[in-house]
Amino acid sequence: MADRNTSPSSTASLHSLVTAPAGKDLDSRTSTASPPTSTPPTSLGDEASILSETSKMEVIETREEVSTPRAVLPSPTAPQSAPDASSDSAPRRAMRNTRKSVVTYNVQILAGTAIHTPTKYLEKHHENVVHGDIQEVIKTNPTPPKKHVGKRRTKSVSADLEDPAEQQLASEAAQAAQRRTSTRLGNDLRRAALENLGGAGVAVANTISAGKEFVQKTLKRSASDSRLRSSFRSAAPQSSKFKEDSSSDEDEEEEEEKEPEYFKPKTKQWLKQGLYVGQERGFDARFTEKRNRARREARRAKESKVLPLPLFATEIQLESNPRIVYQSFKLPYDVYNPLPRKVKVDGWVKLNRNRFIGDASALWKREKHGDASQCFCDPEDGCGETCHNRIMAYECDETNCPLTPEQCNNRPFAQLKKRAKGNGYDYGVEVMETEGKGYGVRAMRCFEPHQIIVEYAGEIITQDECERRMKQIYKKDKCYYLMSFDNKMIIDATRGTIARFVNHSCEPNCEMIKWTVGGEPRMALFAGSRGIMTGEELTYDYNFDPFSLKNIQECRCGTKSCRGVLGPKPKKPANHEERSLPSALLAGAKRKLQDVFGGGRGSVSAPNSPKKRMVATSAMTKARNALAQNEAERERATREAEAHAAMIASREIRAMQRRKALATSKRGRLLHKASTAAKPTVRTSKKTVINLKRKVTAPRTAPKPGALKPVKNLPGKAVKGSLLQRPSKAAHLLSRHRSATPESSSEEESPNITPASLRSANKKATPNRKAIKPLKLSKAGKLGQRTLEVPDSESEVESDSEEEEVPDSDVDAEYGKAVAKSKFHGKKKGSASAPRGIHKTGAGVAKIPRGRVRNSRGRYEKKA
Ligand SMILES: C[S@@+](CC[C@H](N)C(=O)[O-])C[C@H]1O[C@@H](n2cnc3c(N)ncnc32)[C@H](O)[C@@H]1O
Repeated sequence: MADRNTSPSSTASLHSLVTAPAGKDLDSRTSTASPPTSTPPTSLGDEASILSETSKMEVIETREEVSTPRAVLPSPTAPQSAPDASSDSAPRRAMRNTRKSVVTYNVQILAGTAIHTPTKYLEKHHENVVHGDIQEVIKTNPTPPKKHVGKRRTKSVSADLEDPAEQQLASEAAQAAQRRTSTRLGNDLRRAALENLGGAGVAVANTISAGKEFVQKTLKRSASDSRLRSSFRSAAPQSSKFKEDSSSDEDEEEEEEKEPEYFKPKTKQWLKQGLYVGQERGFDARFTEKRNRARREARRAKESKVLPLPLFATEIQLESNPRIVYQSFKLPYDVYNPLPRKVKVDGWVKLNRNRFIGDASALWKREKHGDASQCFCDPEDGCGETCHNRIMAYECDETNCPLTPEQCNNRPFAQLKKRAKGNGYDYGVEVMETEGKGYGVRAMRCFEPHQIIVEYAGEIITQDECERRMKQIYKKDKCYYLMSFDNKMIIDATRGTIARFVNHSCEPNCEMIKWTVGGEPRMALFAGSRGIMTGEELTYDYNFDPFSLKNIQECRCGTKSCRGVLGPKPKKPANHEERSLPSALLAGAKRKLQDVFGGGRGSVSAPNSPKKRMVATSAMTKARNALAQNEAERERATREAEAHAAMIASREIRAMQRRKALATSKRGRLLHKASTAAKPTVRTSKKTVINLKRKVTAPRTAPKPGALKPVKNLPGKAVKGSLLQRPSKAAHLLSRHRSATPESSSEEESPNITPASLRSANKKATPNRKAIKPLKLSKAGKLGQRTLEVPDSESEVESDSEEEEVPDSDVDAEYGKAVAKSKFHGKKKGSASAPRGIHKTGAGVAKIPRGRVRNSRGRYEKKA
């Protein structure tokens, strides 16, 4: 209240508070007195306002002055107030009074350079404020502004002398100073010039500083423009020449000859990472430059030149990998961000790597993990898909891989470590909120198929510890972060990496795979075969074991093939097409290696001869694969040829049957008449692919059934095999003719050839081939020789050695027996099999199942 009472705005108080040294004119004092407040009356100048503000800091300085026995003039308007105030011992009042009792002068105001400045900036002008009586001030500081400016300018000019323009100015000033006969000039011209400059006053200083600024700006501009820069350079010698003429000082000449220092033009800094991080297309550091170039070329060939695809975003779609399912384009995460950016998870203690807890460490060490893996890849392979370590899910390092880290592509965890040191986009994943599943994890960048995304790390505990935690610590929890890790151990990621937030899906886009890194097991989430797009939620199949019914949870993955609950995968037979590459590779490789060595993984990397074995493994596997492939191809080709031949043969047969039917009807009578005029040879069309020729020598006289003699001296299997089919058929045909038209020619008769027999006829060097070797039975009979020729379809070889001359009677007898003993007539026409009854014992006769032939490997084919 005291402050308020002493209202600063009243002129009365103003006068009462003005203090001045004794002997000073009151009028003059009142005219320069500082107003008591920061809001002075309008009648006072602005400078007064400034003074009032600046005085706050001066209280302490002036206090001593107050204590000195200076005459305080009593105010005529308020004679009581001043002594009261001083005797009141109210410190604030006293301070204010003392403050106001000191006359202050602002040098800037005096110099006419003061400006209207916000009060808060005025404190820096304190040094310019001189306190006390003006006369004293003038005496003690004869040329304060000059001195001040001079100092400043001296400093700046000495610094500015680096500039050629300023040097010019300085030298000119020095010359001017020399011309003047000043006693203050010393020997050093430069100093004298500077002093002179300082003395030249504010106007000169301002001119110099303006000139300096101008020169600097020009230099900057010229440096950013190369043309200007070069022109400046070309102009520089002229100016230096001019200077040489104008000045004889050698030091200055040296300075002048110096190249002016240019300002480096600003170059645009491109943001290398951010929106498209992880989507670099042109270069992959893992590959050689050559390979990168090849990849670039390959991509470029595929891209549309007319309408290029959105920048990098469809990189995955362009990959030539056939496993990749095409997916529609999605806007990058930064462009389309459907969820709030950062999610803060309460109570999540983050661990970046595994930590063995309790007995787990001892247990892990006790278990034998000596089955280290070793790879022998070439730099060209770059530890690709055939790398042994990769197949076995071992990370390559300097101990188990001959390649350098730059050459090797099988170091996912090392890659992850490097990425973790980068920014968030490098790391590439963040926590998000999902609908109905709690937190989840989404990608902030793209991931290539099978690329490592994030490690699932946490506390490695034993099963006992796990049970204890479940019973005691997590019994009320809804989410568990436990994952079966090794035989007897579990990863509890309640304290763990961000991977613990990855949700389950029945159609996942990632896989959780265990790797061995530096001899230790580690789990990590890898991208699936489709890769991952920016913004996608990461999921994997938990293959969840709920342990008890009450733990079963509803699945909300929302996929087509959702199983409904978080439960184990259904055990269906492995579909190799659908299986992901890493797991398929892993399973297949393990199996193969075990097949080859019979001893499982451990034996593969036996310390004695690992290299040999590995080389053998790969060579043998390749050889096996090639063999199997060849065989499969051969079989397929054989099957196709058989089918083709069978088709043609059946067509032929049908045609012959038609002709036969025709002939029977038309020529029946003719044949009857000309029964004796038998034609010797029947040749079937040779236009067919498989030419069929069978030579049958029939007796000239109509033999009586049963008059045939038993066949003697029939050689070997070939005949036996043939006999199983053809003689009987031939005989059958003959008998039919005989029965119908005994004398008729067998010209139009077709051999009883079935697709099955044709199939076997097509086969070379097979056991069955002998069974269809051309059969020539000839027997001179009364009716003359009839021949039915069946040449080999491919070779058309008629082997004379196999030709047997059988007497008519023998043939007939044989035929009769066959007819009598077998039920040949009742047999199907298409059957190529021989009635077993012909050979009583069947000894030496291959027992061919009906309608079945052997394939190239000697196995029976299925019925066509
Ligand atoms: C390892 S945590 C995953 C992170 C979890 N969402 C969270 O918020 O911490 C596993 C739990 O997430 C929930 N969860 C994961 N996938 C799910 C899904 N497809 N449907 C429903 N709940 C799911 C279940 O409660 C499960 O026990």
